[in-house]
Amino acid sequence: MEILKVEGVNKSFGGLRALNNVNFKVEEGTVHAIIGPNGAGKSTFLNCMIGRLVPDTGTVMFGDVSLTGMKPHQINQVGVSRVFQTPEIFGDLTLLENVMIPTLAKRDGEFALHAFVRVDQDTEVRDKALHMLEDVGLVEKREMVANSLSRGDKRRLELAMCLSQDPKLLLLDEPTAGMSRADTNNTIDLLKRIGDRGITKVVIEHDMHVVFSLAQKVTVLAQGAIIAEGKPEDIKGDPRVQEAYLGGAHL
Ligand SMILES: Nc1ncnc2c1ncn2[C@@H]1O[C@H](COP(=O)(O)OP(=O)(O)OP(=O)(O)O)[C@@H](O)[C@H]1O
Repeated sequence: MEILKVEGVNKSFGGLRALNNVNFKVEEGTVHAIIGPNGAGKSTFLNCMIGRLVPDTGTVMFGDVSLTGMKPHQINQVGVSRVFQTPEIFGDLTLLENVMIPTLAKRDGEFALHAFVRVDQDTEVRDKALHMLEDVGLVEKREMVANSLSRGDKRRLELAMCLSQDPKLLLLDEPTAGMSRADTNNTIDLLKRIGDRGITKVVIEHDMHVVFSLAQKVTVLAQGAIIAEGKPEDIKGDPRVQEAYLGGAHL
């Protein structure tokens, strides 16, 4: 069953057509990667799915819900979370506080956040936040201030914040960018574990090791259009993809 269905999406910036009639479907429970050369339109496409940009034409459906024209926080509330290239965390707060904020927002709605000063007493929220930190391997660091974390740990923290909202669909923009190989492999394992819980994932990724380790399906964007789509092993050998991606070099 499809969890996400994008039809006929176009997006231009002045005279530049960044997305050209994009049609895209994601099957529930799968990991679907989007790859393509620099400037292909990947971030523009992601931003159209999360409400940061509004497509000029076309529709984005999440199950029966139309995301087209919805604000980012509304999209988040219907079950779509995203992890950015630059983690969006509260740098001056502890890791535990960082995860308690979205946990509380998920349980009580955004307007409950003014009561955050009393949330320390809320064992349900605290326990869930601790559980999420444990999931991403950061529970030992729960009292540290988020700004003091390494880049890889900041991204794991953001992932814990997303997971605390029980998303059905997780959109990840280059989840391993800037990480060491060891950190990348840890992140791959972590994302596989999340997959076991049935959370569907769309991953924009440059690192082919990550794509081929995680994805069941790959969509290739070039110059704003989809030029190929299929299983990783088919995409790997597709001459159109090799030509567009890395200028003919082998994937
Ligand atoms: N806000 C904007 N205003 C004008 N042009 C933009 C804007 N955002 C993106 N573009 C242009 O749209 C095209 C697609 O950019 P986009 O960032 O979506 O590509 P990308 O595939 O994510 O690239 P990268 O892999 O380098 O991040 C590029 O030519 C880019 O310069």
